[in-house]
Amino acid sequence: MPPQPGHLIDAAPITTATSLDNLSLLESISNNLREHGYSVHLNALPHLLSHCLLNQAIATPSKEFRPASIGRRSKLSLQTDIRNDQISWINDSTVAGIAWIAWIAELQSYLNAHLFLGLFSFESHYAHYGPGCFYGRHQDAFHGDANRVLSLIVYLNPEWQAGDAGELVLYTGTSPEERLVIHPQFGTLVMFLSEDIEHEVLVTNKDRRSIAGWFHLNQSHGGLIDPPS
Ligand SMILES: O=C(O)CCC(=O)C(=O)O
Ligand SMILES: [Fe+2]
Repeated sequence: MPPQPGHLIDAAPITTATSLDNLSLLESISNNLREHGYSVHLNALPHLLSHCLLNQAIATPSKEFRPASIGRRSKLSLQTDIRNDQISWINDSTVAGIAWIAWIAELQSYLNAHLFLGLFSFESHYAHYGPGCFYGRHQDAFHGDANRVLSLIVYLNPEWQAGDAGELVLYTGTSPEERLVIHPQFGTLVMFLSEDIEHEVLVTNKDRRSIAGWFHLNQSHGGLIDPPS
């Protein structure tokens, strides 16, 4: 049964970042993560970069998109009752990919210098949720797993309307009422601690494009080199 919209409450700090320069944006993300464990900024990405990524997401042939699975490594499985989006991993083989990875590197080094999270590597994919698609309530990492530390999502949907649905819901507290509803609007950046914040993507009525990514710790040990995807 796909998640239903229900009664949603807008709450908590969301920053409209148009007036922030890049350094102020990094500072604001870092402070939000330290104080709340999550951070949401509208218009966070440089406009040119968002456009470049959207064009690349659209230009990527559909055969390079795969149904998304859940779980990790040998435990990966397709479960379309939990999620039914399509994904394509991002690498440095395109100009958009190179620009994206460079932007992320700056973010990573700022957060490592200010939050001491020990972020070591990053992986990300384009995601496409067609009409009717969703991703049920989940966590991106589990306590003790210590693989994914920080989750990041950027939306690539110009002119998203409220009726288009497809909101991201972050469960920010212990009660179900404590939740933050985020419209997948072009340029919005969402980050949260992967082990701490449960979240879900409500059924979308329209094609919904985004990038989802995760910072990892260095998990190399016993001759096994990190990061495997
Ligand atoms: O697209 C979103 O809003 C969230 C996606 C997500 O939770 C995930 O890919 O793990
Ligand atoms: Fe997630």
